[in-house]
Amino acid sequence: MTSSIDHAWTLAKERFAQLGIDAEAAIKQLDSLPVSIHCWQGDDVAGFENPEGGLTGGIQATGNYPGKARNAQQLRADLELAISMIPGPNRLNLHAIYLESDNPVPRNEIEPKHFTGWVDWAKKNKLGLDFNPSCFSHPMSADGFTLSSANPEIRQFWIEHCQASRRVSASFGRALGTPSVMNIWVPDGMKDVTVDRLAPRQRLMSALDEVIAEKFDITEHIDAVESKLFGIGSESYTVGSNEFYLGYAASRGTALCLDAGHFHPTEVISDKISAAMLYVPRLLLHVSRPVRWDSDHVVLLDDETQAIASEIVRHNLFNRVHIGLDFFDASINRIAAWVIGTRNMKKALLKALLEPTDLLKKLEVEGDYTGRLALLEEQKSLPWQAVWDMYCQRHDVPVGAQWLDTVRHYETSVLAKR
Ligand SMILES: C[C@H](O)[C@H](O)[C@@H](O)C(=O)CO
Ligand SMILES: [Mn+2]
Repeated sequence: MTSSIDHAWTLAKERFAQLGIDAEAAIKQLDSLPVSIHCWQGDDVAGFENPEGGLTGGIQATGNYPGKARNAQQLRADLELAISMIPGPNRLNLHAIYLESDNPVPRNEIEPKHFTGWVDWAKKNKLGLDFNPSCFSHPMSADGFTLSSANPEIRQFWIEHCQASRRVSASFGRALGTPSVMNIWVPDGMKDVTVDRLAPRQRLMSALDEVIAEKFDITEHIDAVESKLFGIGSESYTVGSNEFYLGYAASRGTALCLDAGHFHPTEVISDKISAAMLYVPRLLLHVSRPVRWDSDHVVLLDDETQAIASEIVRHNLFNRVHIGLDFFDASINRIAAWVIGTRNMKKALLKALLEPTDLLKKLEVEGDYTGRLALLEEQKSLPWQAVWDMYCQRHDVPVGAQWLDTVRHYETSVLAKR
């Protein structure tokens, strides 16, 4: 018997075919686009190094929803549940503070052996791993500076942490056969009017050069650098600004990380993709949702998420853009947060793949902006959701909001007992 999902899919396929769009090909392409799910939504960026220590570096996870993961086993179990409700390929993005060790490990001495639990788990769950040095929530970052610190001891400590992190990252790539994208974000900045804005940037530049000096094969490890506009406590000056890192990535050939929450409220990263791609080899995206500031709300299927996905698809940037997520909301069920945000990112990619881009470009070139606007608006109500449902069905993950029942059951049977 044909189910309503099969029936809707057949009709949707026909409808898209009338516009010259191959819905089957769109699904196939979506299957080649992994989304890197960030581990830190699961425990409010606490990590396992010093979970009771405060979150510093100008970022905040607000909310007090019960049941957060307290150790690697819990975090992995939560992630497994989330991933079972997200269709298609995924990766896991780890921060260095999620290491596993019986004894305290100084951050500048982390090694691949501290992450074998994650690598084994990633293998079992067919996930690639990405990585991040953690240059925050540590006594050596207490005065607000890390790689750009004027104190040579502090600077050296963070250089060594980032160097050690690259070795961990490359070990992930080797073990899993897919390059680990390692993103460097440092919180360095000043709360108030800053007199010497140059010297910290000079120090950051040469520290980063030391960090990336060791060569790794691109099949194992990719460096990325992430800019920011401001943080809590560094409102007036951020050493690693957009201009700083755009120049750094372009001149050193690293990837540039664009975080949707790291710009002025009226700026959007969707508009930066095509510009930055002319100068840098690769982009890493931290898809997030800033609400008035870098609040890291869960990603919605909103205009900006759609615009980001459309930029990747319209310019065929599949091999040069790495899609990662970066939100941490502690006010709602954390597993639901992963599921909602990741499914939305994938829905946006699917919608972009179902767009009659050639036709739209033709209208644009011909100056038919009326036709362009009319088609762009009409396509919003095309039956993409029937294609999404089929995609979920084929991946054996819940269609529609049924996944919420599973999350609620897990909440009462597992999370409530933590
Ligand atoms: C955990 C942080 O969100 C992350 O490392 C960084 O990407 C960031 O966006 C800081 O604002
Ligand atoms: Mn980010």
